[in-house]
Amino acid sequence: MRVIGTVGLPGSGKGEAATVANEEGIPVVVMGDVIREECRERGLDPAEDHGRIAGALREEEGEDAIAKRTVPRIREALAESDADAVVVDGLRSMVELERFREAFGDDFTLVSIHAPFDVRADRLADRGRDAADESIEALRERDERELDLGMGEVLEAADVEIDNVGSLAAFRERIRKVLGVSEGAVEGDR
Ligand SMILES: Nc1ncnc2c1ncn2[C@@H]1O[C@H](COP(=O)(O)OP(=O)(O)OP(=O)(O)O)[C@@H](O)[C@H]1O
Repeated sequence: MRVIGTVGLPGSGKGEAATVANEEGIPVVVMGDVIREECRERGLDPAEDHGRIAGALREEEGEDAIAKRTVPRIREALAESDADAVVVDGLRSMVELERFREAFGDDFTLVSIHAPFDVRADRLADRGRDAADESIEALRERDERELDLGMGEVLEAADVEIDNVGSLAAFRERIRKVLGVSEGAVEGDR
């Protein structure tokens, strides 16, 4: 059994890594879904209240609130799936990393995804999912918010580092290797 956490600044390629996992039949647990569910339970709109509820959960239940609520979701995903692995998208702070290391021990692998600011800005502009994707200023603010939450330290604590500066095909192949589903997967490449 393997639990593979991904961490990366906005536009680095986490969503793309999750897509590769899904294509390979590996379930993906998105930490943000915990917050979206909590919004719905409180009768709030996830699109509007996501940030506020994430903060409220941490205040009410501790800095590791979201990780704690994610752990059972990971176990469920593993139990329901034929795959022997699960990807967890959305780590942001060291306390969250500690919670996962505590829950899964050596079965937990942290993968950090890196790309320079300008590369991420260009890719997000191409993605164009929402207005924030088009704005350099919005990306700067998102970066700052993530780093304020402690993401810098988490990026440095990774077991595997991926530089996503080449082609999409090369990145996707690198992800398949980390997931252990690449035809050319090398034992110990983690
Ligand atoms: N190597 C690459 N070459 C070209 N495009 C890429 C590459 N890697 C990722 N992309 C594209 O860049 C965009 C941003 O990547 P992705 O959505 O995976 O980022 P993310 O880390 O999930 O960001 P966010 O946290 O904002 O959701 C996507 O449209 C993705 O397809």
